[in-house]
Amino acid sequence: MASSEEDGSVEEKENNNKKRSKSAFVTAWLTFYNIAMTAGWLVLAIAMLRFYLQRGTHIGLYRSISRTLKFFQTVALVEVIHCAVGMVRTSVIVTGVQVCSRIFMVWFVTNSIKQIQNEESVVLFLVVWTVTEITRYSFYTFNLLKHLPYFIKWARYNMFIVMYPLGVAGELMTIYTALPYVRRSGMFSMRLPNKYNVSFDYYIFLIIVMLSYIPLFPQLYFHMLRQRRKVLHGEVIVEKDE
Ligand SMILES: CCCCCCCCCCCCC/C=C/C(=O)SCCNC(=O)CCNC(=O)[C@H](O)C(C)(C)COP(=O)(O)OP(=O)(O)OC[C@H]1O[C@@H](n2cnc3c(N)ncnc32)[C@H](O)[C@@H]1OP(=O)(O)O
Repeated sequence: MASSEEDGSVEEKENNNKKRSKSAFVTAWLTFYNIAMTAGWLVLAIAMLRFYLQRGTHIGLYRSISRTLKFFQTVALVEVIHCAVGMVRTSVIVTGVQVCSRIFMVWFVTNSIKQIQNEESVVLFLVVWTVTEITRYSFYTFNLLKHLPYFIKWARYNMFIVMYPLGVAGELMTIYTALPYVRRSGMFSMRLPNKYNVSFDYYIFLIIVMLSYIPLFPQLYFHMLRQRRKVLHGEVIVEKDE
């Protein structure tokens, strides 16, 4: 009996040790990840600023930063994994929609349709994403290091009120501008008859994507408003299981 009790406590200790080392590993990984992402988006901010100061125009700006943007925005897919494996307490669905819509904007809209790359709307969402991500990743970093300056916390949970609608406006205007080019070129589309017997119209798909912002964006926005109430005003919020 005594030995099984002892075994139990040894097992418990081992489990606790495992939990502790796992959380130390998770904290180390997240700290590294957030520092790297803050640096990445800072590099983008500096590159955009330098481009504009040197050339005095936004024409060519997207092309000049596209590689760095594609790299750091694509890496953000890791955040969906963070949620899925329980490394962070965030919904996989909310993060998935946020990250996938950004990756879609970068790869399948802005990068694929060269004619729209110099639109002002592209600059709008690029600037908004950059400011948002520098704030968000530095918030996570300082939070993990337990030295969070209040102004970063304040910025994280206030700036989105304006930045989210601005970013979405930039994205929607960009997709809208792309529509005529997509229709004319028939890009990413498959017409019947073909050997797979499948038809796909990218033009219609883009319209569906634009319409999907109507139900999806308010959910992301209200999620952030709930986070804001929780973090800035200490409200206890009971989240539904997702
Ligand atoms: C195939 C095509 C599909 C297309 C579909 C189209 C539809 C799309 C519709 C909507 C499109 C939106 C497009 C987006 C545009 C923009 O981004 S515009 C710019 C403005 N944007 C923002 O302000 C972004 C706001 N959103 C976010 O911050 C996040 O992405 C979020 C997932 C929506 C919310 O973040 P969340 O993590 O839930 O909240 P937090 O309060 O920040 O964190 C919760 C807890 O999780 C911890 N945590 C999360 N990530 C990390 C991390 N990387 N490192 C460490 N910790 C992390 C965080 O600390 C919190 O933990 P606790 O303190 O323990 O609660």
